[in-house]
Amino acid sequence: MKAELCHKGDFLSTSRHSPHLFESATEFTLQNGIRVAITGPGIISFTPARWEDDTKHIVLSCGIHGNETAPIELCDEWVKNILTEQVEPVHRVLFLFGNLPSMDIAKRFVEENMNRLFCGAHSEGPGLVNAERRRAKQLEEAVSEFFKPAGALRYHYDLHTAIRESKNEKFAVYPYLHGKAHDKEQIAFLSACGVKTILLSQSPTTTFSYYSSVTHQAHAFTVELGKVQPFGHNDMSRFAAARATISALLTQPQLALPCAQDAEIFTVNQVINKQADDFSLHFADDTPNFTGFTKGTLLAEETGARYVAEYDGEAIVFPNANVAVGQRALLTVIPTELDD
Ligand SMILES: O=C(O)CCC(=O)N[C@@H](CCC(=O)O)C(=O)O
Ligand SMILES: [Zn+2]
Repeated sequence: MKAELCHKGDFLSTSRHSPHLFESATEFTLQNGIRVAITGPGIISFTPARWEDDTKHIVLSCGIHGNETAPIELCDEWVKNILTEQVEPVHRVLFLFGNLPSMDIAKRFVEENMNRLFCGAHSEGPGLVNAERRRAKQLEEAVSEFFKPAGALRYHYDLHTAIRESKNEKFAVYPYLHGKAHDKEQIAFLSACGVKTILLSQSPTTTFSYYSSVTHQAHAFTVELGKVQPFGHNDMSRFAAARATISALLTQPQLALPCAQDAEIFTVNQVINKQADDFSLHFADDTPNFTGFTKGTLLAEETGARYVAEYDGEAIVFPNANVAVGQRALLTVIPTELDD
């Protein structure tokens, strides 16, 4: 298995098609001294031979939604290049390919949206009743294990693509920090990745990035790199900046980044959760993310509630009337500035 993996680097493909091969943990060392640990299908970490206090501990997750293929293709390429020793990370890095069964059916999820199942939500209510709940728990444990020996330099970029077009094609959700200051270096890093729009979340959630942020004090983000496309249909030139900057993050001891003067910052104004089956959106299905509305415009309604724009220019993000009752159906955002 080791020889085959190091020859072709087919970790993702093996995880998807022969997951049983990775059911028990495997560790081995590459010829360049990098230690490889596989603790389950789609869960692989790389540790340089020697690491110091200034070594970064980086989690790159993708495919938490199985049809968001561009980040999966990017991570597949990094893992292949590291296994075949074409790329040598100088920091510790954990790659997580989240929802392997939903990749096979080209759907966001099989039974339940995995990105609402973190922070222990997987075990609440009915408990660990489906594969997505069990996987969310396994991914949390993988992150906890990975960050255990880590110093302060913890990072988690949870890579996604959005369902619809977006006026601001690439953007990141900065999880709620409970009063801690937002990190300008991280904004600069994201900007260098081509992600120049940042949404500051104002409340706890049960997303993967919030989990790493609140539980492990990691610099953590949900990063939206573009629009959902089937495997093989992504225009990879649109990801060139993200690919180059994340590659540099993995392989350079320190990144020299210009201050992000060009980042556009929004704060979340409304988190609208669907409460009734008749929840409906009051704008066209093809309305792009970040479309703004004038104050007073009816954005959505359902039995017992009407949701209107509270500010001129209040913009919609992630509208989705087809979510389960109780889940987020719409975010609205308004421009803001970063705290000093
Ligand atoms: O385009 C959409 O509607 C969803 C894209 C997506 O999966 N976004 C993440 C955002 C998570 C966060 O708020 O941090 C999600 O909905 O899980
Ligand atoms: Zn997603």
